[in-house]
Amino acid sequence: MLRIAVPNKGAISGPAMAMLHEAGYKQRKESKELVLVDPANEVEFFYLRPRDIAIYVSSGRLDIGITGRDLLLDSGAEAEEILQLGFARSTFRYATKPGTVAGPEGFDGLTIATSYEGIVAKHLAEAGVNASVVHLDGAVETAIELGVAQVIADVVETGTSLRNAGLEVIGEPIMTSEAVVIRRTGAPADDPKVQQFLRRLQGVLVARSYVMMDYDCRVEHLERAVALTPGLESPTISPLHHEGWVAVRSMVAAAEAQRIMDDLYDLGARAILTTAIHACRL
Ligand SMILES: Nc1ncnc2c1ncn2[C@@H]1O[C@H](COP(=O)(O)OP(=O)(O)OP(=O)(O)O)[C@@H](O)[C@H]1O
Ligand SMILES: O=P(O)(O)OC[C@H]1O[C@H](OP(=O)(O)OP(=O)(O)O)[C@H](O)[C@@H]1O
Ligand SMILES: [Mg+2]
Repeated sequence: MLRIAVPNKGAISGPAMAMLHEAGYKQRKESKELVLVDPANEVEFFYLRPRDIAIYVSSGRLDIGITGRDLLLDSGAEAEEILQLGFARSTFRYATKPGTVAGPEGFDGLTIATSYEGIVAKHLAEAGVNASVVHLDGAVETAIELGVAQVIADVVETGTSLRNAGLEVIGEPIMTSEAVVIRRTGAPADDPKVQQFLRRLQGVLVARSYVMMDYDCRVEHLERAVALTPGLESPTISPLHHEGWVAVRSMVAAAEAQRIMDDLYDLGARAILTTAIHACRL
């Protein structure tokens, strides 16, 4: 059985379970379930705190886990990213009250509040800055108002939390993060069970970001039409009963589908259809 760690709460938990469900795995029905066996797929899911997942995976007790890149780095655990999942995207940044300090070069002697001590301590050491770090569990934005720190370092997505606290970002982003699949550093890369799991998740990623496009076009327009819809390998071309016409079938990035349909129409293509892809193996 493949043993997989899944976040039991927080920003990654819901989307991770949705993705696993879409990939055909059983998922827990209620939040008190901490372990769930999916015998048909030969996997066992462990619902753990997102911050602890890299530690379990690095210990070798669990084969793989889903967590945030920032949490992985912060833990310092011997685990590595093997697949990027494209959700829970954020940046990790310093912020302060306007006019306090312009960036890390001015941090000497200041106190920085964060839930990510590992990332911040490493960044300050690399920048050669002598600041103290105070660890808080969350709602870090309030630390400045309450006088616990002059600067915070936290996850920023829309920036709403910072704005609401009257803070502004300073300096360059310390890192960018998203949900990732991790395994123990140096674990065998060719484990067939892990490979199969990754192929399933990759299938979900592709199904979410591509559509299938079908259209009819005149043979003399085919080369120009295919240049617009080259597909992943190459489009399927089928003859139509009506002479001089062909049917074309190709995968297209969902975000570009409408523009491509307009261009195909202008080229003379007709009966242009897109359909969702429910699952795939590339
Ligand atoms: N608003 C957000 N947008 C995108 N990603 C986020 C956001 N908040 C947290 N994350 C990501 O979620 C992970 C943090 O997990 P965590 O469990 O702390 O989430 P959380 O939403 O802060 O939950 P909680 O506050 O209940 O602990 C990190 O990888 C972080 O980058
Ligand atoms: O830029 P934004 O879109 O506002 O998102 C970023 C906020 O989201 C998270 O907070 P969360 O709600 O998880 O609370 P926490 O600080 O207690 O973890 C994070 O810690 C930031 O505070
Ligand atoms: Mg949080």
